[in-house]
Amino acid sequence: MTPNTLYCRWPFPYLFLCHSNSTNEASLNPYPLTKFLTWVQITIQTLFGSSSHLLFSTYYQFPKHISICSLSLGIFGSSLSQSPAMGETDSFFSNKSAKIFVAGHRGLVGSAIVRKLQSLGFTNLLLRTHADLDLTRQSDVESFFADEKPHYVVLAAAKVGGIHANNTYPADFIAINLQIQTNVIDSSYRHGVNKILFLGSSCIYPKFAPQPIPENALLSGPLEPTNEWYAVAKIAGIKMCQAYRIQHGFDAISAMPTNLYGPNDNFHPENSHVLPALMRRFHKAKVEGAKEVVVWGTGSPLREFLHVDDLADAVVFLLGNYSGLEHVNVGSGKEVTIKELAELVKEVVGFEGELVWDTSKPDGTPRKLMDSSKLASLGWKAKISLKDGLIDTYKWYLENVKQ
Ligand SMILES: NC(=O)C1=CN([C@@H]2O[C@H](COP(=O)(O)OP(=O)(O)OC[C@H]3O[C@@H](n4cnc5c(N)ncnc54)[C@H](OP(=O)(O)O)[C@@H]3O)[C@@H](O)[C@H]2O)C=CC1
Ligand SMILES: C[C@H]1O[C@H](OP(=O)(O)OP(=O)(O)OC[C@H]2O[C@@H](n3cnc4c(=O)[nH]c(N)nc43)[C@H](O)[C@@H]2O)[C@@H](O)[C@@H](O)C1=O
Repeated sequence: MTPNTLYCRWPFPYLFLCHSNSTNEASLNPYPLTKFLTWVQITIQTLFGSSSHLLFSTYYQFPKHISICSLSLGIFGSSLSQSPAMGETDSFFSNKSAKIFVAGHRGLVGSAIVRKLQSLGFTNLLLRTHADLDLTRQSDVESFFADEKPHYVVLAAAKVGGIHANNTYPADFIAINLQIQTNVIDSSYRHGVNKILFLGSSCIYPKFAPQPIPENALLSGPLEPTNEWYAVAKIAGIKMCQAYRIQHGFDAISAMPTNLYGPNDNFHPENSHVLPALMRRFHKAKVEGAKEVVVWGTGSPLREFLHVDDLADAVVFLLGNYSGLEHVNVGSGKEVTIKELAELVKEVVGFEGELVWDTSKPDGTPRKLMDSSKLASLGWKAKISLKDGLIDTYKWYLENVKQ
């Protein structure tokens, strides 16, 4: 008998169903069964709300031609809706010496997660720079996990960039991201990690997805062409987490953040995202006394922005409070046009000249507001307003980056 890990965490009533089959080899393949279980999971969440979970394990080849599957259904309420700040009763929050590998700890997201974990008293963070450990190198990643055996992993290392970078380097965006996530997720499973959180992005959704975009809009239509290579890699990451949970019972979860900004962002003039790009350009124009600043596109696209400290709070919340199959949207729920964003950044930086629109540059997806009600129903919501977040980020920029 080869038992896969039985995942069972909360002391709630479970419904056990058993299925046995003694006919042929095809019946030993758990795939049709796991497709069915995925369908059951989605149906359960639709019927009972997003905090309902299907927990299951498969036992097969027992004895030679018999497959037995047990599945357990737990419907949770209050334990999942409690914020870590309120209770901290969960095992993740109670073991402050757990070894947590934050991959990409010097980036925008990774550095915010490190700050959050340290502020909560976690003392055993495992951190490696890109130079120390190149996560695209499979054997190096394997050795690292074999030696270090982390308890938790947050995967915030990735090839990341704005609309121009995504459009210009499609091979890098698909290949590097597939390599990093495949190596890290697989090694995490093989070396006994308790739980991994994979970070995707709102660009996984179809270009013309319903707004606000619910989690189940995934794979329901064609992607936005400027970032489809990156999006395909991120979708593969979500599916890899789901597959490892289904086949191996591995506690792999995925969070899908909206457009982020904050300290340690990438302020590159071309390859960055819109918010840091504009902050840098307005600052430079102010210092140099320029009369105009060029902004890309038409200004009409809508984007939802989230401060990275809010995202880090949500990531840690999910580590302690969520173990479902489906990915979870993480957004602020507030959207602005690029024109409104540009006016706001201009005001915060204190630039007094004009905006000039370069319509030869792509707009990208017209609207990308995520439906974050699933996360809200678990008990989390964003706290930092865009204006406050911009003031905080500009302060950081002046202290750390200014030319
Ligand atoms: N920024 C955003 O608006 C959004 C980001 N996300 C997601 O959040 C995650 C983090 O993004 P973000 O913090 O913005 O990105 P950053 O570019 O700021 O940071 C990425 C980090 O990954 C590291 N890294 C890249 N390649 C490798 C490698 N081969 N081996 C080891 N480390 C590597 C980088 O190290 P180094 O700098 O040394 O190369 C860096 O520390 C990504 O998965 C991204 O998709 C999701 C939605 C929006
Ligand atoms: C998070 C998300 O980020 C990327 O998608 P995006 O939301 O389109 O990202 P963006 O921040 O680069 O642009 C947003 C909007 O802003 C406009 N815009 C104006 N002026 C500048 C400018 O100066 N720089 C940039 N980058 N954009 C500008 C730009 O034309 C566009 O209309 C994905 O590729 C992918 O990485 C992803 O997942």
